[in-house]
Amino acid sequence: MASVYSTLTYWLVNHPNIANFTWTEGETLGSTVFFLSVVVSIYISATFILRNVMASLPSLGPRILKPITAIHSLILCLLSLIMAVGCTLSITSAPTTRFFHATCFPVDIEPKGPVFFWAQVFYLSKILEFGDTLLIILGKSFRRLSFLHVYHHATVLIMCFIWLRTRQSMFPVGVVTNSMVHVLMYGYYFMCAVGCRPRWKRLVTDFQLVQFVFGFGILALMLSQHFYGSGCSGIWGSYFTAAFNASLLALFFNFRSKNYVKKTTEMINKLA
Ligand SMILES: CC(C)(COP(=O)(O)OP(=O)(O)OC[C@H]1O[C@@H](n2cnc3c(N)ncnc32)[C@H](O)[C@@H]1OP(=O)(O)O)[C@@H](O)C(=O)NCCC(=O)NCCSC(=O)CC(=O)O
Repeated sequence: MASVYSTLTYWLVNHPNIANFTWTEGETLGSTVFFLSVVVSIYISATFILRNVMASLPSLGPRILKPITAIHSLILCLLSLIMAVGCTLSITSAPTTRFFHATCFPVDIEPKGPVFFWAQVFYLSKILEFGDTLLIILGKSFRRLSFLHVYHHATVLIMCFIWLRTRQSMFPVGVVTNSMVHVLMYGYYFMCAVGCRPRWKRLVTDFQLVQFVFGFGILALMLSQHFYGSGCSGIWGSYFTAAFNASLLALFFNFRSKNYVKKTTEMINKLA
């Protein structure tokens, strides 16, 4: 057990590429406002154009689409697991780190080291998640190309960029919780793609909702340290995250009530 822990800690925290990582604006991959604007603009316009083009074309058959979808989901499921473990170990194994440090960086923190490395991987993984939208469009599953989906995929990238740029204090907890939820979510998508649809879809949605509520708990903890302590880094980044969290909470409540609560009520009414 101890050797598994030390091996993981070496490869996910202490490896020189991770331990010596520095996020430098203009040098690190994807670290400019220009890059972010181009990527988000391409995502939104390509989604809009491809959706209209595909409306008049036949969908890609399931024999081609399902294996690609399965591989894409499996990659994101495994990557999410690695990010969750890597970021957790980075938080817990740092000599100066306590839980409170993971929710409140000192105001003069340098964007260096393992926690920033995992935030960068998390940021880039959100570009890989754009593949979800492409798969939905190619399969002409337009019902699933909802406002929630496109808004989430575009805005989450902006949020991750702001996390790195402002050294937002709550991001370590954000990386861990969202990656854990995405292990479950991409596990669910993977199983759907290989033809064994799990019965625990609702659990995935509930965990997504719990992560947003939990985010507000962490925000309260951070704000108390910010206003009654010596201050926390990236307060404006935290406000952006809180606003995004609130919008997702509302959209997911709506999704939940449409997909589960109404269906359950309809079933009860049919049985009565
Ligand atoms: C249970 C959910 C995760 C998914 O709900 P859905 O209604 O979209 O699920 P569903 O049952 O229709 O999905 C199964 C279908 O998705 C296909 N599928 C498989 N892998 C996929 C992938 N990587 N991206 C998109 N679709 C994929 C399967 O082949 C299957 O198709 P077929 O049916 O043809 O067999 C839900 O909680 C949810 O998040 N809904 C919002 C929609 C969304 O876009 N969510 C993801 C981004 S938001 C997010 O990620 C928030 C967060 O950060 O936590």
